[in-house]
Amino acid sequence: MFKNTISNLGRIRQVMEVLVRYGFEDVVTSTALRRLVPQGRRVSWQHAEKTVFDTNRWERIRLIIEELGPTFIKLAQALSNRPDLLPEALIDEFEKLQSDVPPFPVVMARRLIEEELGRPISEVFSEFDDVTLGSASIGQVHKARLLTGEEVVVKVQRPGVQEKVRTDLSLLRELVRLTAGFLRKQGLSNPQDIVDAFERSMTKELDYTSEARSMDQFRKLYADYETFYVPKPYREFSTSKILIIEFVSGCKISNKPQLLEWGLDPAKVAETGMDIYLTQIFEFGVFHADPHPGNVLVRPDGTIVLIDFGMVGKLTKQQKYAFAGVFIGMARQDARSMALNFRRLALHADIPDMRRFEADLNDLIEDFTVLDVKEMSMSDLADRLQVIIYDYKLQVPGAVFLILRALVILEGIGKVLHPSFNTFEFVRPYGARIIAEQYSPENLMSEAQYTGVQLLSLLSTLPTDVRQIMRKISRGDLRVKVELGGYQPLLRKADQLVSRTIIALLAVAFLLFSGLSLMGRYSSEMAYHRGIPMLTWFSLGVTGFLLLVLVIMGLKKEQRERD
Ligand SMILES: Nc1ncnc2c1ncn2[C@@H]1O[C@H](COP(=O)(O)OP(=O)(O)OP(=O)(O)O)[C@@H](O)[C@H]1O
Repeated sequence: MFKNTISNLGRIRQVMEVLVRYGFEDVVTSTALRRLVPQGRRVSWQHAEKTVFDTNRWERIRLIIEELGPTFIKLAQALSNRPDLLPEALIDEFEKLQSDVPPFPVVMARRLIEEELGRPISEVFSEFDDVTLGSASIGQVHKARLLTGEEVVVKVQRPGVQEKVRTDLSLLRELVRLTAGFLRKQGLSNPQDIVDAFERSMTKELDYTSEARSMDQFRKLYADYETFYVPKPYREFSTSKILIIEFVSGCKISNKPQLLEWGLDPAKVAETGMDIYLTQIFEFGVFHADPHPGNVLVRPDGTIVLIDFGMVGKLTKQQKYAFAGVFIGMARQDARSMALNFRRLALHADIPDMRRFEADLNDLIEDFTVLDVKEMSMSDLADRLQVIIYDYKLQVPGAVFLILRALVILEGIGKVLHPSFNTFEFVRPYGARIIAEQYSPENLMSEAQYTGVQLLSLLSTLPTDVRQIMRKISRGDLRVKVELGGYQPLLRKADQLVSRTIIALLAVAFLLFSGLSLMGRYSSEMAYHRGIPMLTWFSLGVTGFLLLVLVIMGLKKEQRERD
């Protein structure tokens, strides 16, 4: 750790100077950073140069980030999707951060491509356009043609960007370590986790082979869709630093005059775009996380094309159901269902006052139900939901914010194409379909299988655990820690839990017995015609009864929790 501080010392001091210059000397004086102030110099060494800003605290934080460069800008942009961590005013500032960066010289791009391909450009491309199609903090894009004739784009990383980001990430870790106490006071209890998550997403973005894999995944998922296309990545020519992709010609989805010129109905294009997005979220649970108009193209035949798969979000099946449940709860004006689904969605849901939580959700529902569908706006709803998530410190998966942001961007595009475009009209049927899917026989069956496997593993470890506890008791080694205060409800809960576990174990045992007896029966050809034996019927009946008891106990528990 200390070694890291020394190796980053120059840059850390640079950061400290920037902090002081923008009026944040308290971050230096009240943290371990003060130990790094050069001997004989007071922390306010920059006061003479300190620019007096008329700007507020949040704006000055943005200016600091801009001055610190690309890694910090990327971090701030990623955090601008996390209203559960940062106040709204700071997020508004972070959204202003520009990612437009001038291109780097084409000779460097050519050199890197040749190094990565291991051969001259002319051995792979018949044409290579030196003018870039676009450039950002990580890389830039050139148009080219393969020797085989296909038109392609070549994404090339900025030379040294991987090393630069790695150094900045280590610096960031150091800064977070040195200012941990200060950050905690600002309400950020887990800054290292944030850096970890950021590092994971940056590592993916910096590896173009991961982007190529995402493109192939989407190409497979949408192979049968005629209205949606994902360009093909040429993986044989791609590495972590260069990515060759099929060139697609089309216009930005927001270019209404061009769509009209091609004879396309803009409202229909908006509808198709939204449908494609909602299938990603609610059907496949994997979605393109950055649908700004530059990344959504339309071909003259109306096909929607997505480019730039550097950031892809994912929801597990359970998260998908819970997310849909929040929307459906709202549509049905059922605050309780909304609250329960929020709790399912949160990673560490510790909502001390469920009644107040429900009341807040109810306020939101009431505010929205007085509106006509046409007046409802996704961005208003996203704002309200984000405030609730922030207030209750619900740690919902990052993908949820990416979805809300994507829906807001898509709504913006939809309104450009068709003024009365309404996101809710599209979301509702998807939500309803997902709820139906959740309770489909196949899903219930797979849930039951999952529970069965868990119970079996519990059964397999239980005897060992019990034996260990018994051994400890006989040796007089068993220590029980009891904390006084409010233990009665806990004991009651534990008692109920033990009863439910025993019933579940019995149900599994009877079910296994039924299965085994049937297997034995059907393995003999002669016995096949004798039908199902009485004993199997009996054990199936007992299993059914035990399951019924479990369901009733579960319902009662839910009822108790609601009350
Ligand atoms: N397959 C493609 N066909 C045609 N043009 C493309 C293709 N891929 C990229 N482009 C062009 O290159 C530009 C930059 O591409 P891309 O968005 O993938 O790069 P990026 O470095 O991730 O940029 P940003 O982060 O700004 O979105 C696009 O806006 C588009 O104009």
